[in-house]
Amino acid sequence: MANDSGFRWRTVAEVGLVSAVIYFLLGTPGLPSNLIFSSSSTDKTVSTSQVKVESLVYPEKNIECKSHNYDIHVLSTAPLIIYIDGFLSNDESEHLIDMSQANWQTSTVFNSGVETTDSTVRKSEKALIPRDHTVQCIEQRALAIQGWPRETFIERLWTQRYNETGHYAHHYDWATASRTSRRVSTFMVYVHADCTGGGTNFPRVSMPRDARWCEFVECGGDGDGDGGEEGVTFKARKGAAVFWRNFDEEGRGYRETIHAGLPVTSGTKIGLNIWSWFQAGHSVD
Ligand SMILES: O=C(O)CCC(=O)C(=O)O
Ligand SMILES: [Fe+2]
Repeated sequence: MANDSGFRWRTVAEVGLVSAVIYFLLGTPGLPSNLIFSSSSTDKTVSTSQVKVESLVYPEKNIECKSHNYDIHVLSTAPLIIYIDGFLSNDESEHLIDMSQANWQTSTVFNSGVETTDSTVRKSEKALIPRDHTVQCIEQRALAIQGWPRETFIERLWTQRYNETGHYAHHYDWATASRTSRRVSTFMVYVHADCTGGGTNFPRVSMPRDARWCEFVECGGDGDGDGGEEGVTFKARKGAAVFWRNFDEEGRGYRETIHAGLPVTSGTKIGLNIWSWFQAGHSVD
């Protein structure tokens, strides 16, 4: 009897130990497992790998940037979603377009960790932006708006060009996330918007009630976007940005942040991605 009971207790202890190891490996409790190891997103995010860490940047210390005004409109507080009108000046937008010209390459998606092109998911070209003074001031602005969060860094900036029929199907901006590293926020900036279509759609976010929002979001007759799409569609408006947080304070991904770049029906749209990455314990200098 005593032996039987000792054996049971050992088993319980072993199960407990194994569970503790699994708990540790999986990271934050409550974080859906597909947010931890999944590669379901179509965006390039490589866990906590060295490649990722090396791609993080921080504007030069004591950088002097011209003061710049923009208008903030909060659409939602949980998740935090903000429309920032005038995030970029005209000169900054033109500069980003000039710098992109020589660098356009076909945009890729990640499928089970493999980089590939798939125009049914993402049809556009992207360009890596060199980090000159203007660009570092834009990075600085993106950090300042967020309140210079600790252990949080900007990823290298990319522009993205959509010609007619260009689009980006619904997706999240993260592929992996853990307690110690994740893509905490996104700025989707409209650098050039000489187009029809091309808004950014959030099907799980409710339309704001106030008609003044119709300057920034598509207002269809049925109150749910542009008449065809679910949820909210932000207008592509030159210089403006949509900012949102991808995770709550506990590191749980917000399901409301699923979004798409709707097809451009005429003309060209150029966007700028500014992603912020939380990397616990990391410092740039
Ligand atoms: O172009 C857009 O409106 C959205 C782009 C986007 O979601 C992305 O590049 O991750
Ligand atoms: Fe996105």
